[in-house]
Amino acid sequence: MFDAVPENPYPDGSRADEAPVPHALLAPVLGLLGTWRGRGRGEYPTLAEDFTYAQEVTFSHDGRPFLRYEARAWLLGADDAPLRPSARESGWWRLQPDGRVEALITQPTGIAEVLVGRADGGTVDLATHEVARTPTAKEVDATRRRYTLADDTLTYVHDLAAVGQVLQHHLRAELRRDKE
Ligand code: HEM
Repeated sequence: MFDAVPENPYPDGSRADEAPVPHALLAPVLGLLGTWRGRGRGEYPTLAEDFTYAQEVTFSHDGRPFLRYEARAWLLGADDAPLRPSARESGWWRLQPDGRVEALITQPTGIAEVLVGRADGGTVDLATHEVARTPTAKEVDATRRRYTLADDTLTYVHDLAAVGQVLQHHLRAELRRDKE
């Protein structure tokens, strides 16, 4: 007989002032907790045109010293109307006692990134440590992601080294925290 288990007693939290109590090592990234939405622009030398996108990003935690990270983007047309789903990724940001961050991020395009960097004073700067690719994934060699939190706006720039190109600008976006 199947012995049913009640609902998970350890749900994620996405607010610093609610349960679960955030782990002390999350201090440099507490401002990121929650769901963020906004618009960005992207480009790459191999692409015929620049593009505009909207994105929703969520950071949450379960009381341990790592963030759960999830991001979904969709392309926008000239009139701001949604065109199609675009990049999505999810992963874990592991906070270390000295402010170092180790991140693991996977994408449905067959890319798994391990990044290392630092979090302090409202900024997080992550750069590729290793990239693993499924056999059919595009050739992605490295990324660098810099997040800045100021005046309730989360801004990030994302550089990409892929398909034979050196590390250079791919994305920039500004996100605002979801009000509820
Ligand atoms: C907000 C997140 C992102 C958005 C909106 C975005 C958008 C795009 C778009 C619109 C293209 C053109 C091809 C297409 O129409 O799908 C593209 C190409 C590409 N993107 Fe991104 N991207 C994002 C994040 C990423 C990330 C995280 C990576 C790698 C880790 C990445 C790597 C690439 C690569 C390798 C190409 C193909 C370039 C080529 O083959 O010429 N992108 N991206």
